[in-house]
Amino acid sequence: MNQQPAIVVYGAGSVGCYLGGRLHAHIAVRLIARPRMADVLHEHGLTLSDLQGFRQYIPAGALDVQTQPQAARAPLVLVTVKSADTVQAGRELADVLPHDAIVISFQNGLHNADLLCTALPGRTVLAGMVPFNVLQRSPGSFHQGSSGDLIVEAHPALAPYLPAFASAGLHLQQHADMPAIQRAKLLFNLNNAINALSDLPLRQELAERGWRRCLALAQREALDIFAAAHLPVARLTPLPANWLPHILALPDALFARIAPRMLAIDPHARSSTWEDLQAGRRTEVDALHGAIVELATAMGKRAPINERIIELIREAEQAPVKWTSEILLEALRRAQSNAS
Ligand SMILES: NC(=O)C1=CN([C@@H]2O[C@H](COP(=O)(O)OP(=O)(O)OC[C@H]3O[C@@H](n4cnc5c(N)ncnc54)[C@H](OP(=O)(O)O)[C@@H]3O)[C@@H](O)[C@H]2O)C=CC1
Ligand SMILES: CC(C)(CO)C(=O)C(=O)O
Repeated sequence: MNQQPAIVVYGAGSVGCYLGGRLHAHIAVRLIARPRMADVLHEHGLTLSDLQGFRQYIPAGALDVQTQPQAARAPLVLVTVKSADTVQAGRELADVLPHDAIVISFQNGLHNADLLCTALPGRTVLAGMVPFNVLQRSPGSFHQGSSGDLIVEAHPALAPYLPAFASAGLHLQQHADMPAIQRAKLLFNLNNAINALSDLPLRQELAERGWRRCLALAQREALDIFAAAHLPVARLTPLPANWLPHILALPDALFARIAPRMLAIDPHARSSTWEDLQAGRRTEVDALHGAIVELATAMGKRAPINERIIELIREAEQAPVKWTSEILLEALRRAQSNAS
């Protein structure tokens, strides 16, 4: 008989299994999974690893995995579904969560915490940010392929959970301005689609200037739109966010010297958008590039580079494609000049 969970992870996929697995030895955690993932975890257990050599195996019998939303009743819920599933997850949680529950959205994009907040009136919903990559390498085996601390909206109700996160090696930084953090993370997530279109591991893709120039175009456009809307972007790197497009466009050797942290990625790591395309799932392109296009439209402007990337991902969702950086760069520049 499983004990009542202190933390529920809602949406056991790459991020959910990794966070839940790391917390498992330190606090009672329950994973809410789709039946397909529940079967994988029951068959293989959960294996976790990271870039620094951490490795842990949790046998299936030690895991608390459930598939019914009713099992999600807990004082703290970490939501780790993809953006397209947020509204449904919120509706399911609304029926089961106590009114004093805390919910953290550990999702990419700008609006998931707001969507959960609307679906969960009265509960404390906090925006969170996962800076690192997690890839399912084989069934039930999740690898953290880059580094960084989790960030969450500062709130006193988090205090009882901080020791468990710290002992699990998941440092939870609290921040007062999460929208600025989410915008900064979005700049990195603009690479998700480019990585998927390249069909290359992240490190190999980012080591090549042609792909970085594609990312620089998308980031420059996003930064201009944020600036026009007077929306600040937090600094997640040693250099300010505004410098990123310039640094990305540097020749390979200089880039590797100036921004080594951007290449400190597991050689097999891929973006979550690449994982979605491989699995034949709908991607989060609307929540990522779509957020820039939406903001531009609200100001009577265009974001042609990000619009074009959305179209290309839509095509890739229908049939796999493999671009070269030269052709993608040309397509993005053409979109930009057609719009001006
Ligand atoms: N992977 C990464 O490296 C990173 C991802 N992120 C962000 O974290 C979030 C999660 O990403 P990721 O872990 O990669 O996504 P995954 O698709 O790997 O995991 C999400 C899981 O949630 C399941 N799910 C969806 N809806 C429900 C539901 N109502 N009840 C129970 N389970 C549900 C999905 O099942 P099914 O697919 O069968 O519907 C899937 O297994 C995204 O916003 C992503 O952008 C942030 C940083 C890094
Ligand atoms: C960590 C990063 C930026 C790249 O893996 C990511 O958030 C994702 O893949 O969704």
